[in-house]
Amino acid sequence: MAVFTSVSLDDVRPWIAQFPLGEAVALKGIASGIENSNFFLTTQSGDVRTEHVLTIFENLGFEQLPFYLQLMRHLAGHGVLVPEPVPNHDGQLCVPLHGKPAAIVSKLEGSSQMDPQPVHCAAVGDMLARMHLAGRDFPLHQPNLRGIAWWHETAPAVLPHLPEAQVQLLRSEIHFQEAFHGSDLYKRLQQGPVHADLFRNNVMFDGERLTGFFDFYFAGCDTWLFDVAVTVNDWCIDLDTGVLDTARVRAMLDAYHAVRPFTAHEQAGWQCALRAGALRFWLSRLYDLYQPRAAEMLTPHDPTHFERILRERIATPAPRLFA
Ligand SMILES: Nc1ncnc2c1ncn2[C@@H]1O[C@H](COP(=O)(O)OP(=O)(O)OP(=O)(O)O)[C@@H](O)[C@H]1O
Ligand SMILES: N[C@@H](CCO)C(=O)O
Repeated sequence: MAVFTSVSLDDVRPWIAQFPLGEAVALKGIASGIENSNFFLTTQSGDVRTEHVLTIFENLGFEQLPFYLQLMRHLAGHGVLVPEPVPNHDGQLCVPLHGKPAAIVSKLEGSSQMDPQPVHCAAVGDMLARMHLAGRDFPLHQPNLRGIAWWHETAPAVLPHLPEAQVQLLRSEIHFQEAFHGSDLYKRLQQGPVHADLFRNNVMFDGERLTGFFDFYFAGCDTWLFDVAVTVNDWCIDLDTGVLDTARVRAMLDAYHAVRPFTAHEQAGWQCALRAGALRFWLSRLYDLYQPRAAEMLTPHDPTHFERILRERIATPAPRLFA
């Protein structure tokens, strides 16, 4: 379950008065997710009923949320399909509820596509490129908080738990990424706001129609290529082996390239980015496994999945980004 903070309809009725949404008429906790407390919230204004998602942030503070919520607002305003935060009468996107930061965003139709086909991967690649382009004039800046600085400071916390073969891999891969991130090539890669966690469970589809990207709470500024790598490493693989599936990779990359053409520098950095995307989630999953949150920790995600993907990306030449 993922309702860490209990909220009743009676709690929400007076609270909702600060939003231009009318009356709260239904509230239902959402079972999935492991970071925040999420609820489907139905409001009624006159005869019109509207569905929203109410999120209470369990681990993010008021000072951190403007970047994420303003980014979603900016992207929605530029035609990217993402949940749109609803401002209250004072223009605030994030306000306290039971002492914790809370926000209301529009509800996306559909459900996650956990068995994606090339048609779904093409839709994700297309929207991802649109999102990168739309983020170019977003005025706020925050680094990717799960980027290389975090890898560097987090590795010592997990290394003592690992057998020698994994110690070697983690150390050598961080070393490899430090060299890549310090290279002239890296400086030539285009950067901007990225989602940085665009897994299958963070995209909604209604059949083959993509209805939106959500869960922007790992977003930050990084290379666009890193975002593509994270996305390909989840959407375009055989889940048992981590091996890339050519049809899904081509569908995603070709659709992205048609909207925002990849550069020759990005082609040169592509394998490094795929390795970075695998390292990021191997490390965060190891960290979650060995340093669990004190409170309602759910079953952590399996780190070996991303260790397998990382070894595969090191061993196998990357597919071309474009012909
Ligand atoms: N804007 C939205 N529209 C429709 N459904 C949503 C929306 N936001 C969240 N949901 C639903 O709530 C569920 C949990 O949301 P989310 O994945 O953001 O949880 P979390 O705990 O914040 O994150 P994590 O994915 O890290 O566990 C989603 O799987 C989805 O079903
Ligand atoms: N997508 C992450 C979870 C955090 O959203 C993972 O699979 O490890």
